[in-house]
Amino acid sequence: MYVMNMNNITWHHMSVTKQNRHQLNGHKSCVLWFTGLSGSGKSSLANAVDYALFQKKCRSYVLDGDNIRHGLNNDLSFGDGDRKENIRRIGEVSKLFVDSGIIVSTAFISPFRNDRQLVRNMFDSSEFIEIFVDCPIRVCEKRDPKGLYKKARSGVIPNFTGITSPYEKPENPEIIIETNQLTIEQSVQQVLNYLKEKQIL
Ligand SMILES: Nc1ncnc2c1ncn2[C@@H]1O[C@H](COP(=O)(O)OS(=O)(=O)O)[C@@H](OP(=O)(O)O)[C@H]1O
Ligand SMILES: Nc1ncnc2c1ncn2[C@@H]1O[C@H](COP(=O)(O)OP(=O)(O)O)[C@@H](O)[C@H]1O
Repeated sequence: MYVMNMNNITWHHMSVTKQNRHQLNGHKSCVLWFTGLSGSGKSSLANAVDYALFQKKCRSYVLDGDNIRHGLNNDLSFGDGDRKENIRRIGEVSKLFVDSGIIVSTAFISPFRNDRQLVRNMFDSSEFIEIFVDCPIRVCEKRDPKGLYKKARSGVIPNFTGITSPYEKPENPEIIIETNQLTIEQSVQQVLNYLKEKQIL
């Protein structure tokens, strides 16, 4: 079946559906959208959740801010407009992953509520799982795993989230993980419990 839009671009409907892929994989697909300050634990958690899913023989993958900015998004800066475009592109890429039957974990600061909402709107309601990686900035700054807070405080890095650029906390995330209170293992379990409860696994 073809659907033509006003730009003469045609959407091709494929024979293998997302549901077919879910059946083959034995689980549903979704996006686990980790959002939080630099150093809050997004990458560590996305990686640990992905590892746990892999051990369970699930089809999963991680899209990580630092890594994606080396390739696909290496033309983007940390100004507000480029952050918006960064998140829009990752939303679209995540949609492809979800369509392909994969559980995709994304680890981007994604500081703006509107941009996260824009991505949420790309998905069915059960497919977008916003995970607020909640950690006080003083703890993130103390962790400073890449030495970026130190550079930001000394003025070497402009527009640094939480210091010279805003972070808008999620108002209604599906999951909140307080990484200052939990171990990585406990945090992973919290995500897996949610996926089981919602019958994604
Ligand atoms: N100015 C500024 N502000 C915030 N972060 C900065 C900045 N410059 C470089 N970095 C490094 O880039 C990583 C964040 O990239 P993201 O793509 O996740 O950012 S965003 O979602 O577009 O806001 C971020 O990774 P994480 O520390 O893993 O969050 C930093 O390592
Ligand atoms: N419960 C936790 N969850 C995630 N990270 C934690 C936790 N407790 C301590 N950490 C540590 O905090 C740091 C977070 O760094 P990282 O995962 O790179 O954060 P981000 O991707 O948000 O910048 C790591 O050194 C990690 O070991």
